Amino acid sequence: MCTAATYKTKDFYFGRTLDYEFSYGDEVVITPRNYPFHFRHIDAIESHYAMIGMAHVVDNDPLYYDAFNECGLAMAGLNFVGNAAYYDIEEGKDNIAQFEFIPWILGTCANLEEAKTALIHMNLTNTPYSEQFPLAQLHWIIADQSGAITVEAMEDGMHIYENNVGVLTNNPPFNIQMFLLNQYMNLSPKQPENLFAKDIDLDQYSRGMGAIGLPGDLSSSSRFAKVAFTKLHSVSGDSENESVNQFFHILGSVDQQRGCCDVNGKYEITLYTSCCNTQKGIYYYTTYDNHQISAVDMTKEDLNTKNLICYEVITGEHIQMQN
Ligand SMILES: C[C@H](CCC(=O)NCCS(=O)(=O)O)[C@H]1CC[C@H]2[C@@H]3[C@H](O)C[C@@H]4C[C@H](O)CC[C@]4(C)[C@H]3C[C@H](O)[C@]12C
Repeated sequence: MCTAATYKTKDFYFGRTLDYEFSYGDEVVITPRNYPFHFRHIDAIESHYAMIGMAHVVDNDPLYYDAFNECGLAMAGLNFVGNAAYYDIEEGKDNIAQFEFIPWILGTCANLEEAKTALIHMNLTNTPYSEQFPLAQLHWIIADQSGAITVEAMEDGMHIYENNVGVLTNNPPFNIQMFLLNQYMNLSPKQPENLFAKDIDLDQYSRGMGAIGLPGDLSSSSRFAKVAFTKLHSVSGDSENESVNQFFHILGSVDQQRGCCDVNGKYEITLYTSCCNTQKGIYYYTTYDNHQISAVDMTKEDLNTKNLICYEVITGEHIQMQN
């Protein structure tokens, strides 16, 4: 399972948890402006917006899981197994293979409005990257400081939803996730009133009782409600450290611990959590075994070059001993 969220303080933040039972070999990858993007069905793009994100690099191709560009547009792909469907090549459209979707949008669009326009002419094709890396069944969140959308390519066509909660998890489809939020409209961070029966003396015996009923299991619809509640009630200062700290707490509300989600004898865990300051160009992350926040700042690199700039993910717990 995976969860993505947006968060606004002084700057606009975007990030995700990547939950899985194994890692493909992830790296923080900066694609500079003049790296030539070769596409399967459209002409190569020699010059484009620079981007940074988490990717698996194969034959010098950055296969992004989540990323944002130098203009502040961000995008992440999350599993949508059993619902995702991609299409045959269609004449007269921009035919983009599923694994090219993030680089194409982030390379060519400066903001969410431009991304929405690009999607009108796009056809997401069922072209696999290779035999070793077949089609990934995903759906996507695309966001900037003006808002967010969810993109779901399904058997019955491409669905583009306004995503006003700024959250995405996995199945079921986004419109159903939003419908299910109706069930939680009575939840609150404030203490509840006794509406149950006025003649019975009920006690507010604990803090936090206003949100009793908020799910805590790891299913996708439960994480959707949990992280939406957490994000929508989040309060933090707007400095960089306070915002980044709060963002990791928001996604921490749906963290997956080893042992709690059994996938045929393996365990799905939160392999990494990212937090992007999309305006400052900084990609922050933690990993399952490294709670210390690490970061790569895209603006510190020469973005006018041609070669990918890759940073190995820092693993291993770094404990600050005090005596
Ligand atoms: C497994 C990842 C999604 C994690 C997730 O959503 N877990 C939830 C599991 S579930 O719903 O509860 O079953 C996805 C996200 C991005 C994906 C990768 C990116 O799409 C980039 C390439 C695309 C290639 O087609 C396949 C390899 C790949 C490198 C993908 C491997 C894998 O499918 C990734 C890493």
